[in-house]
Amino acid sequence: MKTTIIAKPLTKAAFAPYGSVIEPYDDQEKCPENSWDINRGFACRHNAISKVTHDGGEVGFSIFRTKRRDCPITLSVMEYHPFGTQAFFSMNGTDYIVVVAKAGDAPKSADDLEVFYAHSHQGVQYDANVWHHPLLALKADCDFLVIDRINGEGNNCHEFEIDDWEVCIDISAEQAKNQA
Ligand SMILES: NC(=O)N[C@@H](O)C(=O)O
Ligand code: NI
Repeated sequence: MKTTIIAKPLTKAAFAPYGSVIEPYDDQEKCPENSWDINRGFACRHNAISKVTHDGGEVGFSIFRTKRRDCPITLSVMEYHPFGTQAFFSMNGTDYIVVVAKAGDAPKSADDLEVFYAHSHQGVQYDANVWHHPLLALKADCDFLVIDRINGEGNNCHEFEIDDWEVCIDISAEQAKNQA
């Protein structure tokens, strides 16, 4: 039975159970402890939007040269990384889709998934152990800057196949915002 999931706006509050959204502090969050002028006033540092965690190994920058996904997007696998966070940033202006499920037991059905629409200026960081689908870049092949644990011991990528789940992702509402 096909399940349609409507992609939600990616906000820090909505994504908090899964990790963090990497974008500047908004007016409510912006306060002297969080952000201050630097570079003789030519920049404002929005400090510590998120933090990287890793168990063993090191933290490194990688680039995922990613092929676009054509709609309708079909989901194939969910995965999690037990030994650290994983952050993604679109390097050339491509929006992307984030599919997540709470850390813990593998998702049992599409009802356990949440789908967010990430505009190209938004980065995401998954907390360790959070289930997520591999990158889903929209409209164009895209390079993503990835910050995560590298050169560590143990298997840091556990997968769970969902290629037979008939999930349809509806991104129309969020894409309409790009046209507005
Ligand atoms: N497997 C791998 O390195 N990529 C995934 O972790 C992903 O989240 O894209
Ligand atoms: Ni991952």
